[in-house]
Amino acid sequence: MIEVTGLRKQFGEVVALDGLTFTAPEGQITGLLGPNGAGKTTCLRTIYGLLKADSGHALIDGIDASKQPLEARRNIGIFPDKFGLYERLTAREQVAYFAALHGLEKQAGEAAVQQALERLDMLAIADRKATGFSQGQRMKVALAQAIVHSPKHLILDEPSRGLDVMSTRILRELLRELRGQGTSILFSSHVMQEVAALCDQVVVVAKGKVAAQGTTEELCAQTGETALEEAFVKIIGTDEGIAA
Ligand SMILES: Nc1ncnc2c1ncn2[C@@H]1O[C@H](COP(=O)(O)OP(=O)(O)OP(=O)(O)O)[C@@H](O)[C@H]1O
Repeated sequence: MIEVTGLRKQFGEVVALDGLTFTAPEGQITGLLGPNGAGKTTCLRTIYGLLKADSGHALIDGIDASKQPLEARRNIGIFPDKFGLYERLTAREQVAYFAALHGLEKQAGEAAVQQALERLDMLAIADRKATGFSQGQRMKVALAQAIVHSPKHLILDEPSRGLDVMSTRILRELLRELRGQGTSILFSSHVMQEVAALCDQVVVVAKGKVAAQGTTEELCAQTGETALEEAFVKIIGTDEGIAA
């Protein structure tokens, strides 16, 4: 389980997180939905220990990544907001590098890499160097890196950006399959359809706080709307920065 309690983070005058509190349970997909600048990336970066909160804490199975980063990261897969690839390495080599970082030995590592590449339908590009890869192909490499060690928790910052329809479907199937295996999945998105189609729980974030929380149906019932998009607009009071 991922537990976020009273997280606060300020950058100069900007309050990015203002007492954010929620949990992302095992075997569920939790979506962080919020307009631009709501604090989603700051929250995810704090959970995996890239940022230190001013107060409050984020725990992964009880472990605070800001205090015990190695222990916490062993059990999480991360698809970050910004990632870099080694242009001279093939997709397979990039994923193998992450397998090795997570301590997977040679044969087990090779098998895990092959499985991740197959799951994401990447065999056609597996042995090509990253130079010249499209944005979507780059995203897939980063996704494969996030799942290669079969983490118990998966944190994804806008995972479908840049993916075409087929790749988005592959991503959705992958997330559902991992949920079925008990993985706790937390992802941020602006995309209503994606959140409505995938999430067991939606955490609506605005100005660094939880503005509402529940299933899509609960959020619609709370606001008297029939669609998540309308419910979202009612909750945060604007339609700025969202995508249908
Ligand atoms: N390193 C930083 N320095 C200064 N301000 C920052 C920094 N990182 C984030 N912020 C500010 O904190 C607020 C929250 O940003 P964050 O990136 O977490 O939002 P977000 O919900 O992920 O937005 P988006 O959907 O646009 O990616 C914004 O006002 C942003 O400008």
